[in-house]
Amino acid sequence: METAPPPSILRVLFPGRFRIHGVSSVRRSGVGAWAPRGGMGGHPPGLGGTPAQDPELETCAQVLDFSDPFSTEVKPRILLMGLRRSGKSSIQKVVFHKMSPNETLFLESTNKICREDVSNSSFVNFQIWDFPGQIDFFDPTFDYEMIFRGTGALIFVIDSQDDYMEALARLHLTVTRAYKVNTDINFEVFIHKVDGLSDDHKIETQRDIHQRANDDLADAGLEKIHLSFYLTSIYDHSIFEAFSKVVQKLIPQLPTLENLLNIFISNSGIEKAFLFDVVSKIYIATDSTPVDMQTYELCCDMIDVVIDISCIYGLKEHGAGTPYDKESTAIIKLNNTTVLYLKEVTKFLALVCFVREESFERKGLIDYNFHCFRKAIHEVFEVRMKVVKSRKVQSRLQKKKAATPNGTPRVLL
Ligand SMILES: Nc1nc2c(ncn2[C@@H]2O[C@H](COP(=O)(O)OP(=O)(O)OP(=O)(O)O)[C@@H](O)[C@H]2O)c(=O)[nH]1
Repeated sequence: METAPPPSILRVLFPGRFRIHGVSSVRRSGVGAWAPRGGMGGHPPGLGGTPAQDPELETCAQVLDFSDPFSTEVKPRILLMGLRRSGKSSIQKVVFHKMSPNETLFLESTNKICREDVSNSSFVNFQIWDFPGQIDFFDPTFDYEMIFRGTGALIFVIDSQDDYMEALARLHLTVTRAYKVNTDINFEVFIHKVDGLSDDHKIETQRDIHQRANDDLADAGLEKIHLSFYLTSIYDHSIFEAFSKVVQKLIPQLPTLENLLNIFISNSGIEKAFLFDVVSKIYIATDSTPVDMQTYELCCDMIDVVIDISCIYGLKEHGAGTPYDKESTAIIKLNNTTVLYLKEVTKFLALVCFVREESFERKGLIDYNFHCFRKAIHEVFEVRMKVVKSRKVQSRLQKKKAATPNGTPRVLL
């Protein structure tokens, strides 16, 4: 039955599965929640990614395993550091475990280093190490050289609602130590919990922290260290946006992906396109036009809606199948003559586009270009898999070489 669309979101169409006309409102999710929303949703069946439901990982992912020198060779490492109660574990749980922000109030303090693999997709593939608040760099059992050597990004979390002088001193110590060991680390500073600050206060705090942190580095003769700053909160999408930017720096194929997106949008009359990791709602690439927060939020909401509805109506009998597959596609028409268009790219990736209504009339062209784009992404992915495989073979060969003839492994230096 066709009904007149309400003014806000006009219609949501899921052509491959079913049609819904006259969706009057889109329930806003608890940030990061899968369907059924609210609370710790976990992943829908069939969607892998972060092992949210693994009881071992729920308490503390994995205590450090220093004996596996190859485990981190392929996956870049992201470290979460900062003072106690700054919000490190909350960030990890909200972004990668779909924990609702309110539930983080009950998180217990982390007292040992927790390591966790995030392997949501072909591109989003890394390890997160959550550190306890106070690390003693002088503790002989803390092998910081080994830790920093394999690190891709160091996220230092500062509680903006607290006095941040101590945090800045810690930031300086951490960054200088890490830089000595590995000059390639990306240093990312999350000025966190900004939901409690007014807009003016946010800007003032960021300016102050930026200034002081860089002054400290300059005083130590280390002005070449680049710190990136982000204003974050788990109560809105800012934490996902910040994490997206951190993760993007670790994706070697980023320029290729951006290039493909640029070609795709310019040939299809599309305003903006994001390549999303559906599980975490991190966007792993976008075209080169600027990103505005509202656009990003709308994309996140769209993914939530698609997965929610798919979970409810898209599964086969007895819950068989997956809520996100090759047929997953959705169109949402907004009341400002913009159309949101979502299409499956890989098992874990979705393309979300902003198109003007008049451009969307040439949907056939968009779909044809999308087909070419998707093919190209799969090719990039295949090349990546080949590289990963050959690295693994090399690692195994190295391991074998290091073993004595009777098979007893020697210590690898
Ligand atoms: N207002 C607000 N509170 C937050 C935010 N992120 C985390 N929190 C709260 O901060 C408190 C501490 O969070 P945790 O994640 O346990 O902090 P942590 O840095 O892991 O703490 P340790 O494990 O002791 O090092 C919790 O009560 C969270 O609910 C945020 O963005 N805004």
